[in-house]
Amino acid sequence: MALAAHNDTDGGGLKRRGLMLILSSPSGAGKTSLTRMLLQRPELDLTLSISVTTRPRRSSEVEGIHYEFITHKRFEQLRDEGELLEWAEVHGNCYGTPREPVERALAQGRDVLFDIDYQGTQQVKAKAGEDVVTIFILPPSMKELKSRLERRAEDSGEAIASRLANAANEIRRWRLYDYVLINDDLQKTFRELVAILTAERSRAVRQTPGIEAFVETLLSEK
Ligand SMILES: Nc1ncnc2c1ncn2[C@@H]1O[C@H](COP(=O)(O)OP(=O)(O)OP(=O)(O)O)[C@@H](O)[C@H]1O
Ligand SMILES: Nc1nc2c(ncn2[C@@H]2O[C@H](COP(=O)(O)O)[C@@H](O)[C@H]2O)c(=O)[nH]1
Repeated sequence: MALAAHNDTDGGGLKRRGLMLILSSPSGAGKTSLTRMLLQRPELDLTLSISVTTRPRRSSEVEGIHYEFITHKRFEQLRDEGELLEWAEVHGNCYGTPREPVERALAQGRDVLFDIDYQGTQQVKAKAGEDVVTIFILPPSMKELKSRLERRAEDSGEAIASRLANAANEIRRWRLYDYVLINDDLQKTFRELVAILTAERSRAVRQTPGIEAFVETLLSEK
C-alpha cells in the first residue's frame, strides 16, 4: 500500500516523510471548527481527506466539500471493493475514508488531515504506523458539550441525544491518541494544534532522505 510520502515543503526544500494528522473527539467538541481554521492557513499546507457518509446532509454542508453524501448501497460497494482506507458506523450512520485521494495526496508529498472517529483511527494506525499523528479533542465539560450541540442547531433533538449518549464511550478512548487537548478556547486549541504539527514535521524520523543529503553537504563543507 502506497501510504508513505515525501514532502519537500519544509526544511528549506528538503524532502521529508509526509504525515497523516487525525483529529477525533466526541460530537460537538470542535473538530470541524479546528479543521476549518487549519485549512484557512495556506502556509500550513494541509490536504483534507473528504469522507463518504450515509448521513443526511446538514443545511450548512456542501456536497464534496464537507462529505460525499452517498447511499447505503454505494457505501457497501465502496467498502466491499476495498476503496475505503478505513470505515466505521458512528451515531447510526456509516462513514469512510476514500483510499485513492489520500494515496494521491501523500504521493504528491502532502500532509493529510482527517476528521474521523476512534475506530477509523485505529484502522489507519494499523496501516500507516509512524506516519500517523493522532490528536483527541476533549470538551471542557459535558454541560458545555451539550450546549455546543444545541447552539450549533444542525441536528434534531433525537440526534443530539444520541450523540451525547455516545460521548462517554468516545471520551474513554483518549489513551489511544498521541496528544489530548481540552478545547475550552478555540484560538488556544488552534495554536496548540499548530505547535503539534510543527513539532511532528520536524521529527528526525520524517526527515530522511532529505536530511541525509543535507548532512552530507554540511559535512563536506570546508
Ligand atoms: N472552544 C469553543 N468554544 C465555544 N464554542 C465552540 C468551541 N469550539 C467549537 N465550538 C462550537 O461548538 C459547535 C460544535 O463544534 P464543531 O461542529 O466544530 O464540533 P465537531 O467536533 O466537529 O462535531 P461533530 O463531530 O458533530 O461534527 C459549533 O457551533 C462550534 O462553533
Ligand atoms: N471512522 C470514520 N469516522 C468519521 C469519518 N468521517 C467522519 N467521521 C466521524 O463521525 C462522527 C460524526 O461526524 P458528523 O459529521 O456526522 O458530526 C465524528 O466523530 C467524525 O469524526 C470517516 O470517514 N471515518
